[in-house]
Order: sequence, then structure tokens, then C-alpha cells
Amino acid sequence: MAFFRAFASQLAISQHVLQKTPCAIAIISRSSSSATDLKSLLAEKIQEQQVYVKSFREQYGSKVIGEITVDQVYGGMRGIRGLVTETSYLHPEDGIKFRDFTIPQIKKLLPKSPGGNEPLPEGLFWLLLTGEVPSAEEVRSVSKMWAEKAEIPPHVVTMLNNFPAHLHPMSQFTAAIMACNTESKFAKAYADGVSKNMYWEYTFDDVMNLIAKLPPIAATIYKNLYRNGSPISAVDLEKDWSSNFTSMLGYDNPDFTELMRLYISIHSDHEGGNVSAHTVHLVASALSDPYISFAAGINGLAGPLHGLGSQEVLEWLTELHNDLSSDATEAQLKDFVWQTLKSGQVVPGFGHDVLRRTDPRYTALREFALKHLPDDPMFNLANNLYRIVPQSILALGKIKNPWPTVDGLSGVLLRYYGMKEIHYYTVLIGVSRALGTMASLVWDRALGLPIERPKSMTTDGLMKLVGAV
Ligand SMILES: CC(=O)SCCNC(=O)CCNC(=O)[C@H](O)C(C)(C)COP(=O)(O)OP(=O)(O)OC[C@H]1O[C@@H](n2cnc3c(N)ncnc32)[C@H](O)[C@@H]1OP(=O)(O)O
Ligand SMILES: O=C([O-])CC(=O)C(=O)O
Repeated sequence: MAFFRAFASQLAISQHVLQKTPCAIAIISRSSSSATDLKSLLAEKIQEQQVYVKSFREQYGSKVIGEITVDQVYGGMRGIRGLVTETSYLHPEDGIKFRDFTIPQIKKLLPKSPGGNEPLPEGLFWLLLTGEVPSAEEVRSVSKMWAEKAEIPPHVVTMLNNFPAHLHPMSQFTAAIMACNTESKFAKAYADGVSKNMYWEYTFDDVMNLIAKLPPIAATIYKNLYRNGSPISAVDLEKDWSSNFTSMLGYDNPDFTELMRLYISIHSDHEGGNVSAHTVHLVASALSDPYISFAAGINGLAGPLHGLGSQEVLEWLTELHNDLSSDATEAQLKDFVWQTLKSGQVVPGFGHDVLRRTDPRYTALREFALKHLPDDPMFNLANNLYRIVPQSILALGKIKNPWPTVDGLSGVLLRYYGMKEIHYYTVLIGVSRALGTMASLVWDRALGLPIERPKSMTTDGLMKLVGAV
């Protein structure tokens, strides 16, 4: 309560509004909630948040929150506050906060599988969507729901089975997701003229359906490309989402499943401005259905400066390992890094648009690796690079953050457990990224966010605007 009152007084929301606004209660505790299932709980939260946002906008809607420089307009809009994303916030030093929780906190607070140590992604989805830490039973209800909805439409299976082997797994993934929009309840409801107030409900239904189908789609791609098209295993209604996923992929090592739970949880969301999340939001703002909106975001994830970084890192590390072996000297490593920079390439896995410290997702994976694979040569190589690369790229004199991101280690761990198919790695991030972007999309619809349409300028127009001509 103290937290909310401080927050409310910061906003100068009057006591009157505080009492009248049900979200005041929602932020503090869930004791007021009588909902027993995810959709009903969400319906309560949405009602509360709608009132909360309305009253905030009524009082502060015209408040100025920043200035924009010409460089920002040319510079990828870096630093411009121009989006609302409720599910997570990226702090430059502390890293990602899912709702208000850091990675160490979610590792501690979210339900685990029996005997496990890593958070179940279903719990993270619940948290992202509702702002509340779910019970083990609530998490089980999501696992069950997703298992029940996992079947892929037959036309999508046929399409996947007919893709040529040289089509990149990310292209197969996005195409399959798009083709699933035959199932969109939102698109149908919209065509039937449903009221705007109901949009979020159909969006939620699509989101649950879509997330449920991602592991079998991803696993079918894997089996087709790398296991001679052998069939994926059947979904077990008693198993959690990650456990079903690793079984479908053909892995039976429980440590790999634990890694997958952690991997999917930490890659799920990175506030709203990253390329994949922003793309989903932008495309969906035209009321495109969740399937095609998510597919659009996945296409952004497939770029080497974003999600494909994970593939690029392991390609680069493998080349380094092949050229120098894992016990290369510091001087040899520095030279290899320098060759990369000299050839005009970026060193993959290092640098970030927002972060200004080592990515806590990297730290979480490092802790996992120290526990499970401390002597792995590739892990040791990545560790050595952690000491060398930041100094080298800082020497360029232009990089704002020389520290490693999650991509710097993720492939090393996947490879250790036998997943050596580097081109597949970004698909796993795609499966994970659905949790954050789709939770956000439900909120976009719930808050009635409009079609996105920023103003663009010509260079001549900008010059006139600043008095340069
Ligand atoms: C899940 C994820 O998406 S995590 C990111 C995955 N991507 C990578 O690992 C690719 C390597 N890293 C990069 O390319 C960049 O650091 C990005 C794209 C992530 C961030 O880019 P920016 O916000 O533009 O970073 P920054 O402002 O520090 O860049 C300044 C300059 O340093 C360069 N730079 C940034 N990172 C690196 C790097 N790792 N190696 C070499 N040069 C770099 C930029 O290319 C830019 O050069 P330019 O002015 O000649 O264009
Ligand atoms: O935040 C970003 O721009 C890139 C990133 O790390 C992510 O999306 O996971």
C-alpha cells in the first residue's frame, strides 16, 4: 500500500481518485481477486487498468516528457520514449524487469517443475499478462491449456513437410505461423462486426492457441531439417510446456529441459522497443490478427543484429575454435577479434542499444553453465572472450556498451546438450518471444491503443524545421 500511495502522490493522483480507482487495490495485492482462471483474472485486471490509465491521461495527457534531436531521428529513434508496454521494462544497468521483477527474482519466485530449479515459462507468461506471481496450480492450468491446444492445422503440417531443406528455419517458422491464421478467432470476430470492447477477449483466445502451437511447429521444422523428417512425439497433457517441447525435439536429458525452461523464460520479453516486439505492436495496431502480427515480429527477430545474433555468435566462436583451439593465448584471441573488426564486421554477442552493463540474461546462463558444464571448452572460450572483447571494441572509440548480451552464451549451452544445428537457434528465441509480445498484444487491445503512425520527415523538411536553411 505504501508503494502505491507513494506512486500515486508522485503522480499527484488525488486521494479521491485513489479510492475510486480499483487498480489501486490491484497493484497492491490480489486478495481482492475472486478469479480462479487466467482469463477471468485478466478481465478484472483490464477493467482496473482501463480506469487507471484513463484517469492518468485525463490529468497528465498533455504533459511534455522529452525532446527529440535531429540525431535521434536519423539514429533509429534511440532513447525516444514513444511506446507504452506494460509487460516489462529494460533498465540500462539492471537489465530486464518482467513487470517489476528482475531475473534473479523470477528465478526465485516463479513455480518450478517438481525437483527443478528453473522457472516455468508458463508462470512467466502469467506474470507478464496479469502482473501477479502465479501459484503452482495456476501454472499447471496453463501447461494443460497449452498442451490441449497444441495440434497444428493439417494444411500447416503439409506446408512444413514440403519446404525445401535449404529454406532457413526462421523462414519456415514465420511462414507456418502466418498460415495458422486460418484459426484466428479475432479475425473472424472482427469480420462479424464484434464490438471494440471485446477485441481483447478474442485476442487472448488467439494468443493462447498460437503459443500452444509454437513448440510442435518448431519441433516439426527441427525434425524435418535435421532428423530426416522423423515424427515429433505426442503431447503429454501432464507435462509442462518446455518438457513437451524438448521431447518433441527428441531430447531426453532433464538438464536440457531445465535449460529450456530458463532459456525460454529469460528471452521472453525485452520491453517494447526491440525490433521484434515493436514490429508485433506496429503490425497489430492495424488490427492484423495475432498470428500474422507475431509472424511479422519473427521476421525482425531473424535479422543478425537482433535474434540471429545467437546463430552468428556460435558461427564466429566455431571459426575461432577451429582456427586457434580453445586454449588460444590472450594475444591470439585479441588478434582474432581485431581481424573481425578490421573486416568491417561487428563482434556478435557484444553491445546493446539500451543496456549499459553485462546483460543479466548472460549472467543467468553463465550461472547455469558454471553448474552444469564448467569444463566445456566452448564455455571456457566464451569466458576468455568476456575478458578480451570489451576492451578491444571499446578501442574503436564509438561503442556505447561493450558488454556481452544473452546471445554471447546461449548457443554454447545448446551445443553442449547436443543441439549443434546453429541455424536453428533463433527459432528457440522465437518460441520464447511469443510470451512477452503476445501478452503485450492482449494489453494493446484491452487499452484500445490506436493504429501507430509516427510522423516522418525529409532531410530538407528537417533542415527547415531547425532553421538550417
Ligand atoms: C537478442 C538481441 O537482439 S541482443 C543483440 C544481438 N546483436 C549482436 O550481438 C550484434 C552485435 N552488436 C551490434 O551490432 C550492436 O551492438 C547492436 C545492434 C546490438 C546495438 O547497436 P547500437 O545501438 O547502434 O550500438 P552503439 O550505439 O554502441 O553503436 C555505435 C557503433 O559501434 C558499433 N558497434 C556496436 N556493437 C559492436 C560490436 N559488437 N562490434 C563492433 N562494433 C560494434 C556499431 O556498429 C556502431 O558503429 P557505426 O557508428 O559505425 O554504425
Ligand atoms: O532489447 C533489444 O533491443 C534487443 C534485445 O536484447 C532483445 O530484444 O532481447
